[in-house]
Amino acid sequence: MKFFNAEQIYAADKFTIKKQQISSNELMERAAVQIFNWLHLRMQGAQVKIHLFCGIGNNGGDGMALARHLKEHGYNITVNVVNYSEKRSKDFLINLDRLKDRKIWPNFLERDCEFEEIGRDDIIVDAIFGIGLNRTPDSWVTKLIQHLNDSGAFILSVDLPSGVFMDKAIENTQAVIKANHVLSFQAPKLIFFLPETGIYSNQWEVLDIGLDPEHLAGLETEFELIGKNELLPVYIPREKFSHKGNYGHALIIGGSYGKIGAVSLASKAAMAIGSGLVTAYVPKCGYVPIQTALPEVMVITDKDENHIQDITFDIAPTVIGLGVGMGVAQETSEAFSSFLDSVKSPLVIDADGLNLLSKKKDLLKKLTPKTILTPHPKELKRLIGEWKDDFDKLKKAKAFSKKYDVILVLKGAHTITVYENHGYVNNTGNPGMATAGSGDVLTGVITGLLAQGYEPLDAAVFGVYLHGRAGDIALEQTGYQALTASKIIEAIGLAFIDLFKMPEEPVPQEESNEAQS
Ligand SMILES: NC(=O)C1=CN([C@@H]2O[C@H](COP(=O)(O)OP(=O)(O)OC[C@H]3O[C@@H](n4cnc5c(N)ncnc54)[C@H](O)[C@@H]3O)[C@@H](O)[C@H]2O)[C@@H](O)CC1
Ligand SMILES: [K+]
Repeated sequence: MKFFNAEQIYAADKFTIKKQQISSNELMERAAVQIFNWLHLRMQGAQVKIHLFCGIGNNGGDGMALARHLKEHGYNITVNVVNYSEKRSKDFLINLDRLKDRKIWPNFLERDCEFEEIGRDDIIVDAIFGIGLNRTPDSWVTKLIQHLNDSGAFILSVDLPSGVFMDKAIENTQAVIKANHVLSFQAPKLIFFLPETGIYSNQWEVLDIGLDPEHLAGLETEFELIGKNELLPVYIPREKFSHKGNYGHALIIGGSYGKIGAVSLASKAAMAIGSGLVTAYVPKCGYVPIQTALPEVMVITDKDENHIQDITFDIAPTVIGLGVGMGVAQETSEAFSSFLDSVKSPLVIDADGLNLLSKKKDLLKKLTPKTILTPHPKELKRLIGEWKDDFDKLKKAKAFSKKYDVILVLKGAHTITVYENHGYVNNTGNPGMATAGSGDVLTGVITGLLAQGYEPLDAAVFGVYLHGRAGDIALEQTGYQALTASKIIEAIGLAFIDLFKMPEEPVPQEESNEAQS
């Protein structure tokens, strides 16, 4: 699913209006009816107090139209116009008149006015700013936003939480609505997935307002949200007459005294994801543990007992995953550097492999084209330097990817895989996966997919998805705290099976057209 920017949404809006021969106000009405249906289905006429706060643009217009439908269905509402500018939009004014026609008189809020009392059990509809926000709200609007946030009431935001920009960082965190739920028109927004802005949208949902699907499908976007629809075409099915040689040979290089488990986890994950053969390359101290723990995995040992000093082997792996538990000893660094001089196979580099690259940036030029790097935020900082905010981070990551021709997997709550100018946002996984070894499993998963012939970018994006999905499936048995890396590996098979499950039938929504009747 694509993430559109504000200009693309406005243009899609215009295109739809022309093609469907409707007025912009009819489109607004659709949006408002969708929100009304959402609320009505859940509230069933309950007399909970609903406070609507509407700006003077089209986001506010949505709120005014919603107010009319709520009133017509007997809800207990108050309507507040947040009068932050004289430039009222045409459709806002139409809906203001329609409210007045029905004898509903909004309160006009201005600088220095008193704000109404809001109870903890009330509901707030936030329609102050939408995608049109282009500067930080004035101090009195900031005060109002604080008042709403402090009320403890449930906040439903229209399109996005007021105060969040579509394409840049928040300047004053006091001037942002903390939404309990966001109803986003047509498509989710990238800001829901970035840590600094995502915290303002506790939950979000998309409402289809019927923007022209063909037009939307033809739009180029920098970022997209990854789900089954994007991945099913990428999936490589198993052929009936295939053998293990068809599914590649993954070599996992890493480990040091006390950190052999990292290689065990990555190797086991590479096996579980379907690699035909897996070999682990470890210092001698890793031989017995891996041979004992993983009968399916072959082991090659370094000349040194405790850490890697010389990465040479006489096998021809299809792909190499390097760095987990490896340490950053001087000898290891030198071995890594000479290994990179001759390596030709696709590479996945994680953990200490990344730290070694950060220490000696020249090594980046030696990487195989489209090497996959899987940094967590600290490793990323060492690689690309400090960033000002999430948007700056993505910009820097893109530039880095282009400069070195690498795929960057930016690990986090919503991992984003960046290649050149594009970002692929993951939507699987859970906080239980913030646990030792879960990154090692991801390295094994991506390496194992590459071994089977997936293109590097597909392997990274698909690997991140399956890893997260396996974590979600494992969570059902373990809960957050007891979710361990090994449990993620055990659930990889179910994550694959889940890929082919049909979506559940939607619950029939008889009310869906009621407001229009
Ligand atoms: N295609 C769509 O997605 C549709 C969008 N609609 C709604 O329209 C919204 C966008 O409406 P608008 O473009 O009118 O913008 P907004 O309603 O977000 O903002 C209103 C206007 O306020 C001004 N402004 C921006 N920042 C300000 C600040 N800090 N202080 C004072 N004034 C400021 C701007 O001129 C802006 O146009 C969407 O978020 C959505 O809610 C719906 O009506 C239906 C169709
Ligand atoms: K809003």
